[in-house]
Amino acid sequence: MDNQQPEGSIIKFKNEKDEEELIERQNLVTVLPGPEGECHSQVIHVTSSGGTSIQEVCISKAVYSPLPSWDYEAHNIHVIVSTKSGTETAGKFYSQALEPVLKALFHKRDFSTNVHYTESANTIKELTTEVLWPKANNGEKLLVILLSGDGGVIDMVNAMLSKQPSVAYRAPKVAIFPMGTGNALAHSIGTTKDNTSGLSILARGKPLPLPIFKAIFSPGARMLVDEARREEELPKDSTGTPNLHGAVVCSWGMHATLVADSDTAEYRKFGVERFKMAAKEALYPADGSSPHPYKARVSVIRKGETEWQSIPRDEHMYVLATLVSNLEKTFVISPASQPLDGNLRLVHFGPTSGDEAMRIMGLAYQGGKHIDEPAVGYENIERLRIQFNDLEDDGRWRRICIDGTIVRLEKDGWVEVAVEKRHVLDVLSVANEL
Ligand SMILES: Nc1ncnc2c1ncn2[C@@H]1O[C@H](COP(=O)(O)OP(=O)(O)OP(=O)(O)O)[C@@H](O)[C@H]1O
Repeated sequence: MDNQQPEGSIIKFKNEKDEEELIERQNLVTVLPGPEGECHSQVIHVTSSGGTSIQEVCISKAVYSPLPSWDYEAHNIHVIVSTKSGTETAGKFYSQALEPVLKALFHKRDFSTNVHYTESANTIKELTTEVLWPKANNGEKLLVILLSGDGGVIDMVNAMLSKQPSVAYRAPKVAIFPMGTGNALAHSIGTTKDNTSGLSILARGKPLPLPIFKAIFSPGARMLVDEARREEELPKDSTGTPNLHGAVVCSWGMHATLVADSDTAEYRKFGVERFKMAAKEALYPADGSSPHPYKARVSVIRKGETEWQSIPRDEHMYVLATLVSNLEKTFVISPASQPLDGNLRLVHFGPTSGDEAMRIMGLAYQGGKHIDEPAVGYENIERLRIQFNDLEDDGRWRRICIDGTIVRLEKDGWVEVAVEKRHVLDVLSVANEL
């Protein structure tokens, strides 16, 4: 039996009992050569339809040519299970779906001691600094299998960038499994295009550099932590400037407000719905007033230019710069963004009614149609600067979101964002699929 129908939506093969099996291509993880001396290959696939339930993994023996893979076998593997991401399903996903696939992919190896479960909000940063960084800096080939939302990736990026690399530094490859709430990165690199939640990308994806941006802040900027009950100083770069790195989004206005207001244990129970719930609260204030007009000077350097240009208004509702296309599976904030293309794009619009803001954002759920609205600005930029100039008295309106981390600026504070040239991680994606 041959297997030469890889593009079809159904894959047919004969199993070891010579019975015909049909599986949907959407459910295919990979096809591995059989163990030595075996003429049958192993067809690894999932049985459930994706969605919110955790897939069951099946391995069928078949006469079927193995599929190409990247050289994952040459890598030292670390699995990180972020236990509190999203609705806390990462542990179950690991044991039910990922572990059987890893056992098939790495059948000759015992990697059990390299499985790390997060115990606090600092686990990923500490693990990166203490375990992953020294290996990467020595040039070891590392594969990090990360079961988390965007936060886990950002923690790794910031921990890696906080050190000066040696010439031997080799970027770890990261396979992202979307276990968070928004999972913007995973959705934007194609992880959820099939039903395997990242298993097919682990086996057959292509490692490409993860584009990142650097946000630098005025000296009084403080990170809000512990559900905004405390504030903390930001890390400082070699010039003493407070800074954070991100791979997804820098926003101010309505988006930052709804991310900040919904980052509580209470809201997190609602999964991705928490963003819509918080958006309604921000857009329809309880006293019946209009949504807040956010006041600051916003300037950009457009792609290919060198001069700063101000957005011609000092009141805004939505100001969001992003490196990715999707903030959620169906929320296409930047339809022109291609997986890992490294372009920073700005989406912005001015103050408007709650109904109109809901209508515009609703269009983002229709494949990114909001960018066709005359009221919405959408541009490819090199740099973004937001400067408060004492225009906002209440700190609530001076909150900036960097990939989910909330930073509150002082009254005359500012933030400036630009693409970072350094490259610290490679991510496996469907871009230029093998
Ligand atoms: N065991 C733990 N105890 C306390 N905090 C944890 C623990 N495990 C993970 N966390 C924290 O939970 C948060 C989960 O963030 P993550 O981005 O992975 O998921 P999310 O916020 O639900 O998704 P997204 O960012 O994609 O919307 C992080 O701040 C992480 O540090």
